[in-house]
Amino acid sequence: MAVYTDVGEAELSAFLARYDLGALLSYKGIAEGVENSNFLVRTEAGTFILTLYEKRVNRDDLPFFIGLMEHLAAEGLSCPLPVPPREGSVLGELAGRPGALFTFLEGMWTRRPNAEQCREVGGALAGMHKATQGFALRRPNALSVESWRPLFEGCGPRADDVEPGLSDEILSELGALEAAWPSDLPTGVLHADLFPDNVFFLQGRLSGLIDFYFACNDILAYDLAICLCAWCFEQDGAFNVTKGRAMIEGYRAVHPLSPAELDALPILARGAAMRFLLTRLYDWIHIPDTSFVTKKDPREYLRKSRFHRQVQSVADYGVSLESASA
Ligand SMILES: Nc1ncnc2c1ncn2[C@@H]1O[C@H](COP(=O)(O)OP(=O)(O)OP(=O)(O)O)[C@@H](O)[C@H]1O
Ligand SMILES: N[C@@H](CCO)C(=O)O
Repeated sequence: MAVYTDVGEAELSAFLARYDLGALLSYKGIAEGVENSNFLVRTEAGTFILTLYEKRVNRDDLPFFIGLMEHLAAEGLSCPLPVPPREGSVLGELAGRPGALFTFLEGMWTRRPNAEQCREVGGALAGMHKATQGFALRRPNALSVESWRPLFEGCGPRADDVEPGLSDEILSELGALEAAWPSDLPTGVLHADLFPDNVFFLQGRLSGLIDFYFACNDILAYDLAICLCAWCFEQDGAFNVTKGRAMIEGYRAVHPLSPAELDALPILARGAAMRFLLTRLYDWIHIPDTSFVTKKDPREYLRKSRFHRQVQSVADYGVSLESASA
């Protein structure tokens, strides 16, 4: 569960006194999530989410994340909106942590997405890419290609405990990715972690996106590659081409993908698989088994990395290059 910081009723009431939201009625910690502490807070004015930023989030990045959510909401995208206090910054301090209050988003995430949901996610991702074209703040991707080797080195010698031969396999793939990583594709603001647990659906339709705390500037099509990894594989590890096609078509219905971007999807997907393999491996090795955080299995992303390595072209994801130039 992710409630790292305890919050007492008196200090929460004092925090809420900065807002025009009436009295505190109830609050409880939210078990889901890994990075930050989240609380469901009910006041006389309604239901809100209180997020306290834990140590893996850099305080200097908070204006980017909060500004991004404000920008997206102003552009009509459904995402949590920071609630402004009567005066001062939306960023406050509670229990020794920076924190902010957000509007509550109705909906639930889906554990077994279908092709139609993949299409909607593709469209929502493209909508975010379009909506952020006028967003002025910048945050370089701290988890892009040049960071993967140091991240792997930070895992130390224990990768082979996860799977024999894993170190050599990662080193070989890192070399290939560093040599082939594209440098001339369109860039913009990425969500960079648009997994199923960060997308809400209500009555079968996508109702909003949450968790913008990996958002950054990078190659736009890399964000789509992350989503292909996170949404289009079945429980048995097989890639579902119908879901891949739906997601890419959903994206292209809202925002164009050039032939060069489509052509690069296989290498970008290999990079996406490597990024999540490495962050999961790092946590697998460094977070003690006694911690209450549920560690995610790095081998899931090793299997996805192997799949993307044997992909011949974007046609293996369900779309053709010809359709891009048509
Ligand atoms: N604005 C919101 N409206 C409704 N529920 C929310 C909202 N923000 C967060 N939640 C709930 O809190 C949970 C954790 O939020 P979030 O994914 O942002 O946390 P995190 O610790 O940053 O997670 P992660 O490990 O995915 O990075 C979500 O799964 C959701 O149930
Ligand atoms: N989505 C990430 C967790 C961090 O948000 C993963 O599944 O590894």
